[in-house]
Amino acid sequence: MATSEGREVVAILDAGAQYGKLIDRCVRELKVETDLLPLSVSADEVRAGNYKAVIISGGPNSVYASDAPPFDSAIFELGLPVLGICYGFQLINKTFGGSVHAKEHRQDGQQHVWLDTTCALFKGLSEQELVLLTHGDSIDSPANGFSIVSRAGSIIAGLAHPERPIFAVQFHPEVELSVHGRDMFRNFLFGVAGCSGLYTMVDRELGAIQEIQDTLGDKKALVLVSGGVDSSVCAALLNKAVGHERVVALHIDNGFMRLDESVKVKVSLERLGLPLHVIDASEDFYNATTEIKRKDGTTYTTKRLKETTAPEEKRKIIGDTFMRVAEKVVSSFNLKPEDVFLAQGTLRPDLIESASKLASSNADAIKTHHNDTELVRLLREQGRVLEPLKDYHKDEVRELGRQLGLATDLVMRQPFPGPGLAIRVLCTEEPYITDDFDSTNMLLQALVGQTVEDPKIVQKAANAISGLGDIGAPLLHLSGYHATLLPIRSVGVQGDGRTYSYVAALTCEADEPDWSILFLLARVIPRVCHSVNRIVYAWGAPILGPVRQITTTHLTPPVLQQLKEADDVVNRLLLENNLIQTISQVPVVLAPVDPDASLDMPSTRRSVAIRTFITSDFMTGRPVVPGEELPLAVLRSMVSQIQKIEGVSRVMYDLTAKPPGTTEWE
Ligand SMILES: Nc1ncnc2c1ncn2[C@@H]1O[C@H](COP(=O)(O)OP(=O)(O)OP(=O)(O)O)[C@@H](O)[C@H]1O
Repeated sequence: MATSEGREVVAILDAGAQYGKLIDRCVRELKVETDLLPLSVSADEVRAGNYKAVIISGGPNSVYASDAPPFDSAIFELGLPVLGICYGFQLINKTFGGSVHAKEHRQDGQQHVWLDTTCALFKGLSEQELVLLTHGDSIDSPANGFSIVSRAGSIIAGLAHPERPIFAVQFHPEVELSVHGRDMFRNFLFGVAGCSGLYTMVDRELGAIQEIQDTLGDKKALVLVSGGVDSSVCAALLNKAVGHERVVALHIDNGFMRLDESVKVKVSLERLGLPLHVIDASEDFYNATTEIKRKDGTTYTTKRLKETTAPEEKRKIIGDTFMRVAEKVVSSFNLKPEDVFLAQGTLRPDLIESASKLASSNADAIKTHHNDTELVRLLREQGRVLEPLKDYHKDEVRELGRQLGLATDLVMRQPFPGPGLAIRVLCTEEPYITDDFDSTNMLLQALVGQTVEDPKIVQKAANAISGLGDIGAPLLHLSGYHATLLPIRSVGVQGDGRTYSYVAALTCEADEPDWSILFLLARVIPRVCHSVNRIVYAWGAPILGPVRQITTTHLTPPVLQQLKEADDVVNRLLLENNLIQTISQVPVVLAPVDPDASLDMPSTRRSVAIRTFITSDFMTGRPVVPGEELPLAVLRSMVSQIQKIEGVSRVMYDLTAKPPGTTEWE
């Protein structure tokens, strides 16, 4: 544990909550440094750390469980300001003699709470504030000497000690759903703990540069730059720290980058004086094959990537080819292992995830899947890995990147999968049509109020809608909507696994659909049509279906070009309208289907799906409702620009939550 001599550091004791990372980010955004420590840390260690305050996070356990994590209550006797959140709230209450009981039903959701605005924690806030409450335990009686400073209905939601700087809240001020949570942290850090916000980006940059210089001594740094934010910022920082003569920056263009991405990253780094070696390996990738092991232990050689359609084979070929190409490129630089350090853009959340026990340096496991060449392996084995961004969250890396002078569209780029656009082209040679294609198609039609002959199917649809209760009412007399199954499949989540199932398309006779109806249908359809896991809205005239043919699609340069252009339209508009951070991710997907093709003429056109996704944990999430986080005018502009791209049939909007759909389509 670092001592905080001359620094201003708050200790966050991690009780295991998935929101722990967010507390860390909130405090750091207020320019106060943090150390993440295990809940079991001793009072002596906390004293030695010279912290300004202690925050105890939420956690999945009950403080009364026999396996509740150990905690040294002498921490409360150090005289430090303490803020307990959720589990921390109950821990404080229990330690000081209050009682907690398990409630029959969990309480999860955003709700209004009453706040005592004379309490230092809530200074400047309103008496009623919207916060996120998630908990199964609840406090019956407050701890001795503590005052109740917040309530959620009849539930005690906040406690404070009148004389000692100890505060506890049941809700989660660290999440965005707690609208003024940030102000509570500000009150705690600056008003109660006396912090002054010394942890500025400029100071941090100087600290990181010093660390790079100390670690490297007179050695060189090798950095593989993907075109993403992290490795680009890492390269720019190294360049500033030790100069371009001592940084070897390599980028491999695999053919699946975004439009002009490789050129943009090269130009942006070169503007800072760092030459980026760009290796165009796209032909190697398109033509690559690999060996795949079957379950029975035998192996087979795949077709070439540009002839392959199976998603797993595509991924494997790309991963293996990357290693082969990287090996060749790295060795062509003749770097002596003893003269080099490997630099990578590992971030703080990566570290917290891999070692939430102690956010020490253990990120190797995370990045090993990529850039696994002999030299890289050797450097890792010898511990010659430099991770200058290990103290940064994503937003902070973006800020640092801007400060270092990287181009805005580069530092604002959204997360992008390793195999790039290759997994956003659904490849196929034949339609996906199973035995239940026609019956599922009819059920879909019945759900949107179209006339269907089969009374059993009509009944099934009616039952599903009535199962929604009151919220299903708008679907009872629906008219003007159409639904059709598409003969393609995309990946979705089912139970603990992933499965490939149909995509269903909704269309509407009116120019502008009622988005609330579409989202309602997207909820009900996968519940009744078990072989559908993704629902899209398709702009344009109603698709009367059934659609039974696909457009043969492989990973070839013209196909990729189509997707690159569509992806570029979406990303450009997101950037121009400041939506990159509001919406977590927006994969743009090329679907091998032209719903308007006539049955006897094979089509060469494909559809483009816009998949918006909002999530804080990346495990579950929801699409954006147009008109809310994504203004309708921006969306219309995306659609009209994509429609102009050559070979594009329909533009579609993915309406599926996760589960049942995943973020990506394959
Ligand atoms: N095309 C590429 N050329 C060079 N290096 C690459 C390439 N793709 C990946 N890498 C290297 O592998 C690392 C891990 O790849 P991954 O796609 O998981 O990136 P990441 O963790 O999202 O980081 P970034 O934001 O830099 O892309 C990258 O940080 C980079 O060092």
